[in-house]
Amino acid sequence: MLEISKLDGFYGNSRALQGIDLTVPTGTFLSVLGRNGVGKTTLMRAMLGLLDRTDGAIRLDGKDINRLPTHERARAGIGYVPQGRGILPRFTVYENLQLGGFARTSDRGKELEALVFDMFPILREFRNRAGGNLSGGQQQQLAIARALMTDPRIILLDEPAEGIQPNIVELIEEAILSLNRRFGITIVLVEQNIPFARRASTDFAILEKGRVVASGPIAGLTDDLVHRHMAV
Ligand SMILES: Nc1ncnc2c1ncn2[C@@H]1O[C@H](COP(=O)(O)OP(=O)(O)OP(=O)(O)O)[C@@H](O)[C@H]1O
Repeated sequence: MLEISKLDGFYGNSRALQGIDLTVPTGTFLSVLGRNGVGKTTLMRAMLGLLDRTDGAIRLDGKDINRLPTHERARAGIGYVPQGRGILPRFTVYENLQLGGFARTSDRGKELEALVFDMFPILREFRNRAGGNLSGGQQQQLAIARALMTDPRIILLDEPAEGIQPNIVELIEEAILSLNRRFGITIVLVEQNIPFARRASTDFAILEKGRVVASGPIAGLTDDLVHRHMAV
């Protein structure tokens, strides 16, 4: 269970997150929605300890992790697939995967390696290629696989379909779904694609100006809410 309470997040003096409260039970698939600039990426970065300053609490299975440095949050079980993917371009596919392994506390390395190659066969085929030579869709598969190599309990994904060819988007979406449904990994997804959010999620949260303005089970994500908070 991930519990965020009264979370404020700052860039310098600017309060980009304002009193966020969110409860994410284990196994939940939460889609975080909202227009550009409302704080979705900032919320992910706050959970990972990548902001200048945060106030409030972030509890993972009862333990407040909000004072832990980022690498310890990774070791506590939080995986991250950042916007833009964050692949190291000069490292091979295999080396990028191994980077995920540094944050792993379990001894499931070989098992996870087999799993990610099974899930994304292209990564096995291109294991010795430089990450920078992969297409956007292949890099996104690598970013998800790298997060999985940490053996996480939760994976945070920031707009994983952004800038990806439509035929690959479906593969990525199915992979994210299977992380949740097949492996029971809790998912927090920043997403613009409402049909996918509706199909995949158990829960949603809509942000506006750094606050949660609507949240709950996905069945409550009405067209009216979508129009009010997501239309341009
Ligand atoms: N590095 C930064 N320094 C200062 N302000 C920032 C920084 N990054 C984001 N902001 C501001 O924080 C607010 C929230 O931005 P954030 O990127 O979290 O929004 P978002 O909902 O993820 O949008 P997008 O969909 O465009 O990624 C915006 O007002 C933005 O201008």
